[in-house]
Amino acid sequence: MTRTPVNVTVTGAAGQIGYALLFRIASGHLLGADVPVKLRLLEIPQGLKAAEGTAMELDDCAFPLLRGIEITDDPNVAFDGANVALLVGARPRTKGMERGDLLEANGGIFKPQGKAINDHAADDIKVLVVGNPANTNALIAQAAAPDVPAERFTAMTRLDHNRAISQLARKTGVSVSDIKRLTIWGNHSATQYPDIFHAEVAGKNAAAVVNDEQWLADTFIPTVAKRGAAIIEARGASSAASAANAAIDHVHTWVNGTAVGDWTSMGIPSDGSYGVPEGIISSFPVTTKDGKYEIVQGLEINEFSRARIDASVQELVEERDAVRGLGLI
Ligand SMILES: NC(=O)C1=CN([C@@H]2O[C@H](COP(=O)(O)OP(=O)(O)OC[C@H]3O[C@@H](n4cnc5c(N)ncnc54)[C@H](O)[C@@H]3O)[C@@H](O)[C@H]2O)C=CC1
Ligand SMILES: O=C([O-])CC(=O)C(=O)O
Repeated sequence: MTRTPVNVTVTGAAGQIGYALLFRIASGHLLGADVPVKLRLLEIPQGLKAAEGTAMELDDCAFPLLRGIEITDDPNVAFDGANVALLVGARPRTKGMERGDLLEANGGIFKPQGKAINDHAADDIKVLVVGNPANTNALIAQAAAPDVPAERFTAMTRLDHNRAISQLARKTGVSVSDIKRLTIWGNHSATQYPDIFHAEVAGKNAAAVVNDEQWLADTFIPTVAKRGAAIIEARGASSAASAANAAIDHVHTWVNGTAVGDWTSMGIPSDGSYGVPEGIISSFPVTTKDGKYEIVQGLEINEFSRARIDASVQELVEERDAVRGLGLI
């Protein structure tokens, strides 16, 4: 049986995450080893030539699942018929730039892209925003796409989730596959809260196994939350391969489902669960099935967690209010 190819749009395709991401999409890691894909690469005019170079390399891999590559600087073309959109390209913070300037510059990118998705994407479009500030960029894009169900706009906290799993596995001496039910709450920023109180280490409660609140507060949480900055310091460039890997994981899990007894973390529009104001794009524990996700309900939130969730959510509320003040949503 021949399957219709899935149209996957990647913005910022010529950037460093793009370079790590495209080959894995084309080789079947995003959607599955039996799902053909067509790639649409969106870049700004200055990035088109480099994107063409990457497309030449994709050709040279002779990936059996890759059924076409189109390169454009026009969002209306890039999102036409898109089933999956990975919004990676963003305006980085440069020296002297205030947060408001950063949000405004990114509004200039994510608002038109949201509108183009609204007007041209396929009915089943799924959007992952990677470009920072990812949660609020996702909110801007979502607000510009009133005809697309809001829940199709998500922001990436899977890299934080994976980082936290790795740190916890190392601390407890187990393999990463023995860690389950970890949660990242809030914003993809230094205020995020990696929560191990409901997590499991080889079937046992992780907080009980660790039994060290000082390690949690002074080592684990800051290590995970500041890992991006530590990578920039060490590598001289921000996380790229691990970010691309997390983007693959996020979409693969969304489309193909979480394992029984486990969950993942995704930045999604809040429905008001756990006291997170409705509408802001915040990270939650979610299960996925048949291409849909649901927030894990009924978790008891202790005082330690409550304060940290609230702090990160407060930052998201401030970012939302700032972009509202700028007329971006
Ligand atoms: N959510 C997360 O966990 C993570 C997010 N990031 C963020 O991902 C973003 C991309 O990172 P890199 O690939 O390392 O950056 P990069 O600077 O190497 O590449 C960004 C690319 O986006 C392009 N671009 C800029 N504006 C665009 C537009 N309007 N349309 C299409 N393309 C556009 C640029 O030309 C450039 O090629 C950054 O915002 C970074 O902060 C990075 C790591 C983790
Ligand atoms: O700050 C950045 O660009 C990198 C980032 O988000 C991360 O590594 O988590």
